[in-house]
Formats: sequence, C-alpha cells, structure tokens
Amino acid sequence: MSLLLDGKALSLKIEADLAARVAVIKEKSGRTPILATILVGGDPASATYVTMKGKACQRVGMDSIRLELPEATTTEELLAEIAKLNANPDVHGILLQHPVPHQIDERACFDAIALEKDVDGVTCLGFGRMAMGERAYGSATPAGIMTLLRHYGVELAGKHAVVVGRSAILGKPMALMLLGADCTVTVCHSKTRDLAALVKQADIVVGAVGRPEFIQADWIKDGAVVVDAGYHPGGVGDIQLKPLGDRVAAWTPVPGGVGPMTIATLITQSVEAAERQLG
Ligand SMILES: Nc1nc2c(c(=O)[nH]1)N[C@@H](CN(C=O)c1ccc(C(=O)N[C@@H](CCC(=O)O)C(=O)O)cc1)CN2
Repeated sequence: MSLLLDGKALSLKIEADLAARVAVIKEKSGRTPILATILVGGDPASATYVTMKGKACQRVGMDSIRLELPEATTTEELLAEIAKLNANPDVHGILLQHPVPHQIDERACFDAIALEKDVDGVTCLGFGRMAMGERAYGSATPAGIMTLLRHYGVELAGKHAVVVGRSAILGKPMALMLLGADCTVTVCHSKTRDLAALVKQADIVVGAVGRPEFIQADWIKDGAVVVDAGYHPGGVGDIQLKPLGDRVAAWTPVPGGVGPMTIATLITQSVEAAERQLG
C-alpha cells in the first residue's frame, strides 16, 4: 500500500497550532499580525490563490491587506508600493503573487521586499542564505514539501532526488533544500537529455515543470516517493499519478497535497515574522 502524503490534513493541523501562536502574540503585544498581499493584473487563478491566502490568515486569527494593482502597472509603481509596505510597522509579511504582467521586472520587485518581511521566501538574499544553511524563510512551495516529507517520516539522507523543473521559486530552491537534507540531487529541465532515464533513477521525484501530466507513470521506478507540485485545470498535476497505483512508496495527491502546504508554509512564516517583529 502506498503512503498518502496528505497535505490538506497536515495543513489543518498546522493552522490549529498557528491559531494558538497568534493568540499569544495578540495577548502579549496587543497587536494583530498582518500579511500584505499584492496582486497585479487580472489573472483569475492568481486572484483565487490570493483569496485563499487571505482566508487562511483569517482562520488563524491574522489580518491581511489586499493590494490590487492594474495590469498596466510599471516596475517603478510596484517598487513604490513595496517600499511603503516595507516601511509600514503594522505589516509583518509581504506576498507578491507570481506571475506579474510581462512589463514588470519581477526579480527586481521580489528583491525589493525587506528580508524580515519576505515570508514567501522569494528574495535572492533569502535564497542565498537558505542555500548556505543560514536562517531564512524558505520559498513557500518547496519549504512546504520539506515539511510534508519530514512529517511523514520520509527518509531523505543518501536518497537520489530528481527535481524536474528549475524555476526560481520552485525547482531551484527545492533542489537546494533536498541537498541540505543530504539527498543527492539531479535537476532536470527543458534541455535535459533522456529525461525518462534520469527520472527512472530517482528514489524521490519532484514534478515542478508546470506542464500537465508531463512526467509519465512508466518513468517512475517501483518504491519511489512521488511529489507533484503542479496544479492544472481538471485537477491534474505535473505527474501521471493514476497509473502509478500502489507501486510507489508514497505520493502527494492533486489536489490536497502540495498546494495546501504552500499556503500553510506562507502563514507559518508570517506568524514567525510577526513573533520576531513584535516579540
Ligand atoms: N508569490 C507566489 N506566487 C506563486 C506561488 C507561491 O508560492 N508564491 N505558488 C503558485 C500558486 N499558489 C500560490 O500562490 C498555489 C497554488 C495552488 C494551491 C492549492 O492549494 N491548490 C489546491 C487546489 C486549489 C483549487 O481547488 O482551486 C490543491 O492543490 O489542493 C495553493 C497555492 C504560483 N504563484
């Protein structure tokens, strides 16, 4: 029987623990932790994710501010909004929803977020610190995956992890986090030759490529741990999960696996940021 890595169930447990921590912050400081969310443009999926994040804040007793900027926003305008949030002592964490419209320099805007408010783990500075094993907020999706794997006791040291995808907020930080947990890591991407053969070697496969069911079930060896970080219309991820049946050791469902852990991680890091800033 394959082990279900149930991100939804774990996220509910994490939220219950966070609600207790938020209550302590409020009692001790008389202040409420606040996450500022920034949505640029009208992408419906992004709007849904930002709404989900606001609702998660509510469930744990935090407040959130939702800043909605028009599709035609410039880099300078977005940088100015981020500077205001950095300077606002009532805001403890800042989330800039990815992707932003093409005319915006997303990297410059991510990097403008103050390190102590980078609760989504998107800055180069936070990434570098994490890569060097220093304290930093991790990029929310890969950090959520690490929490999920550790919660279910998945052995990592010495395992061969194959990460398919190399994006700045998912594939790259995922690879570094697995390396930090003593995995041997291979990162695959669009120019990788013989992807199927590499995936076949994996003890742990992470689908982070952003293409529906791109990773085929017959590429995955028996007994592997399968982590699907994709979410596409129709409720499928980056990996063909159904045909895997019971031949893998453990797997994350879509939906209900990695997605809820992304949000639980953002909220956890927001609570930590508020504890540090108000403590
Ligand atoms: N600044 C960021 N932008 C983006 C991130 C991120 O971590 N930081 N990740 C993704 C999207 N994302 C959060 O923003 C996200 C995607 C999916 C889910 C989720 O819980 N999905 C559910 C299903 C949702 C549904 O039913 O509609 C699931 O998998 O169970 C959460 C967060 C890109 N942008």
